[in-house]
Amino acid sequence: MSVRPEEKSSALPISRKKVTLQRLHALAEERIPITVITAYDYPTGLRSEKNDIDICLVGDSLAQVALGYDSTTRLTLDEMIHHCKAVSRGAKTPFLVADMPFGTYLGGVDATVRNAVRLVQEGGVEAVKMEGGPEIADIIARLTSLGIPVMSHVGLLPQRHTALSGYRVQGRDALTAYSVFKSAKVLQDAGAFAIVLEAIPHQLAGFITQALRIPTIGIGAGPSCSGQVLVHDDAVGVWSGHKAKFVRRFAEVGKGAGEGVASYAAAVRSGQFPDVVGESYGMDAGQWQEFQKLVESAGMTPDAS
Ligand SMILES: Nc1nc(=O)c2c([nH]1)NC[C@@H]1CN(c3ccc(C(=O)N[C@@H](CCC(=O)O)C(=O)O)cc3)CN21
Ligand SMILES: CC(C)C(=O)C(=O)O
Repeated sequence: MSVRPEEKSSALPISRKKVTLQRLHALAEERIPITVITAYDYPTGLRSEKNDIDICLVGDSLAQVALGYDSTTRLTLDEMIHHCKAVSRGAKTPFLVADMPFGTYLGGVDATVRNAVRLVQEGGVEAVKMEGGPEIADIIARLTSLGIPVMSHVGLLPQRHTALSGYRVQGRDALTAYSVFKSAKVLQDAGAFAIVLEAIPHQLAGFITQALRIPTIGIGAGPSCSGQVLVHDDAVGVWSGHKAKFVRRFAEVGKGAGEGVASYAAAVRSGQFPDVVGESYGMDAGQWQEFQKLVESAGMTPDAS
């Protein structure tokens, strides 16, 4: 008889396997939707770790959602790295991707490589994401060849909201639809490991998904993509700014959190918090007497005035 203790594997939580590029491609192949959510801090990274997220994205939406800027174009590389560090301490199993902030991949191939290396080396991310089409294909090819995987992003490009006159659905007519499709092809051929399709007609997203070998990750691109991404604060109902059509709130955390803060303030103001028994620390009666004697003998009794 074996003297080894019986394995109690069923009693242990099933630890998820590290999500790799190979795993992502296998999911797409098997038509198992890839789950992607953004994270800007440690608790959110941990939440994606614990709740079955395949890809955790430190999106530059953090500019608006976590830092209060009016546009993602305000975010600097140093700020992005600071947040990547926090997320990477929590999200170990999901594949970790960071947006390259506006301007950090526009200064030529060498400067882009240096910036991407900082995100990997200092930020602790595994891959980078970049908004744009054929005009950045050479940069994607270079990073990919150097071992930094790139996720591309076409359709609505928030970093170009000024040039595009706002946040608008893209590819709604035949010609622009064709141009989005062509971009996606070129980016795949440049070596992108996946592609975000943002705010394009669902028919076009389905067509692109069928036509490509790499997974498509949709946001406002319908159900036919290989996966879906949402901004974390949109998904859990924290973001109180504009709600795009593609956002579904899967929780109302912001409402609950607001009510909590209001109740706390009211309880402090009314003297109802904290409770002396359950929420304060006591002192042995003898020690308290000793303390009072010490104060008296030192002549340090409180002013009566
Ligand atoms: N909270 C949040 N969620 C996001 O998805 C997000 C950000 N912030 N910040 C960065 C970008 C900006 N994004 C946006 C912002 C606005 C729309 C928007 O208003 N879309 C219109 C489309 C109107 C049309 O063309 O017909 C909409 O009503 O959905 C879409 C994406 C996506 N990203
Ligand atoms: C919503 C995703 C795709 C994004 O780019 C971001 O969070 O910035």
